[in-house]
Amino acid sequence: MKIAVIGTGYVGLVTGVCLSDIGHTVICIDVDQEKVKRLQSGDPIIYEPGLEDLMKKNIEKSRLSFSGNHQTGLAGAEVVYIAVGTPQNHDGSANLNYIEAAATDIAKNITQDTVVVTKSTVPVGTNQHIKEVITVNLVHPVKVTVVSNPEFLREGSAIQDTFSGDRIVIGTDDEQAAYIIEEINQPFGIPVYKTDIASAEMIKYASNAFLATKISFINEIANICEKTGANVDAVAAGMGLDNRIGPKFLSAGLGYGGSCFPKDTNALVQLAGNHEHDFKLLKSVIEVNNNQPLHLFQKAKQRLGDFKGKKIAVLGLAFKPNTDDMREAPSTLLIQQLLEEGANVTAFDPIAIENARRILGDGLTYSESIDETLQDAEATFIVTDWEKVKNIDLATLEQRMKYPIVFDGRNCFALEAVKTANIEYYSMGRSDIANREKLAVGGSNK
Ligand SMILES: NC(=O)C1=CN([C@@H]2O[C@H](COP(=O)(O)OP(=O)(O)OC[C@H]3O[C@@H](n4cnc5c(N)ncnc54)[C@H](O)[C@@H]3O)[C@@H](O)[C@H]2O)C=CC1
Ligand SMILES: O=C(O)[C@H]1O[C@H](OP(=O)(O)OP(=O)(O)OC[C@H]2O[C@@H](n3ccc(=O)[nH]c3=O)[C@H](O)[C@@H]2O)[C@H](O)[C@@H](O)[C@@H]1O
Repeated sequence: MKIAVIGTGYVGLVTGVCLSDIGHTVICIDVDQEKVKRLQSGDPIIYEPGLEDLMKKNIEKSRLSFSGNHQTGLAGAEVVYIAVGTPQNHDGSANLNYIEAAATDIAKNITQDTVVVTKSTVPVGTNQHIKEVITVNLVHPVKVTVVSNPEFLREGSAIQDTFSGDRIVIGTDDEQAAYIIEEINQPFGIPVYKTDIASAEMIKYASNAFLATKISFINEIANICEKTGANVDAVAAGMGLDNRIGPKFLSAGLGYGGSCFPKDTNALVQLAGNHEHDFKLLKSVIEVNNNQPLHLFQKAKQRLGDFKGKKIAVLGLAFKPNTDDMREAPSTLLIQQLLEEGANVTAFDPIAIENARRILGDGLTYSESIDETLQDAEATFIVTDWEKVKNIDLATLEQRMKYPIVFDGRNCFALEAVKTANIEYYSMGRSDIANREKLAVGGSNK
């Protein structure tokens, strides 16, 4: 099948690469000409495990190409995927400007009957709107069918998720179009769920909102555990044994970040509001999430008194491990707060520094070395649970830091291990481990 993909971000690029790998001829189009040049040279730009090799393999086999021109890119395409961004407007609603532009680009350049597949996350009703925009702007008298095919991949495991996802949702009112999209995806061997367009659009938002709810729920339980002496990790493990609940998405921590949960939860609240429904539950989920990084910050402030002039180490910048994506990363809020209170921040991340610098600027020191970051620090915040961070030898914290106080926002270490180490340790939803009898109380700390 000859396929064009509009937008080469995380979703468009991964979709294009994987569809080419299962044998389709794919051309990925982007308006960013610089990006297109780099993609043509085999540089995936984003960090995603396995992506670069798969991309190069399919470019070499002439199944995958890139274009900065819609006319060239859309010529002869039987199926066109839309994978452009749907960022957040000021009021929280989804910004559909890129979607409308892509729809117009399609209308002006297709010369044969086309199935248009929306991968981007869009509010209910958008596919209908896409169809209208295309119909109004069509240059050639061809038939266009729209299909909602929401994407469920996660950053950091996008390739794996595409090849072995739980389901492929196909929303359309056209049986033939549904059949074409099912056939395209057939080599993945993933169960297909067919439904109407509006329900497919809602499945995406409802899924992200539900996962976000699980995270905020366990974070609230963690906050109560801290007050009552229970251990949230034990609580989550015990809850997860119930098949109806399941063990996933019950890791307490600094809350969810990333390019999707924050914007999609806000968009769903807005969508509900547009239909006179006050989505109180989801509003609370968002509120709990916004407070979570500050909860750890307050704990640290209470312990240290103030941050003025203190070297504070931050381990992890990306919103989660295995990605360089800094969008809505909890590290941002925490670091901004630390800087505001006069801390000298040094932050470690193995791959997100370039993106972090664009958001956080040069008011802090960036490092790709954990040892360097910890050196002489008066407190350490663990923000992203990179394997490298989880594998830190606890003795290093004592050896490198001026005074080894750790505020672990991702519960990276077992309390039993911490008890045997000479560190003072505060985590999420678990008992504090002061170990002070083992430690000489540090000069600048209370
Ligand atoms: N990032 C993720 O993990 C996931 C994202 N999604 C959804 O997929 C959509 C895309 O997300 P990302 O890939 O993260 O976006 P992104 O922002 O990384 O990439 C979008 C790309 O589209 C290009 N673009 C914009 N307008 C264009 C046009 N008219 N023609 C050609 N190219 C155009 C931009 O230059 C950019 O390269 C969003 O709706 C998002 O909510 C869904 C599941 C996972
Ligand atoms: O729509 C999207 O963009 C995607 O959003 C999420 O994927 P992603 O944001 O890449 O990452 P997740 O692994 O879901 O993690 C999101 C955030 O939640 C946090 N999280 C996750 C799980 C958990 O138990 N606790 C927790 O705090 C992570 O640290 C991270 O900040 C969904 O998992 C994907 O299915 C969806 O396609």
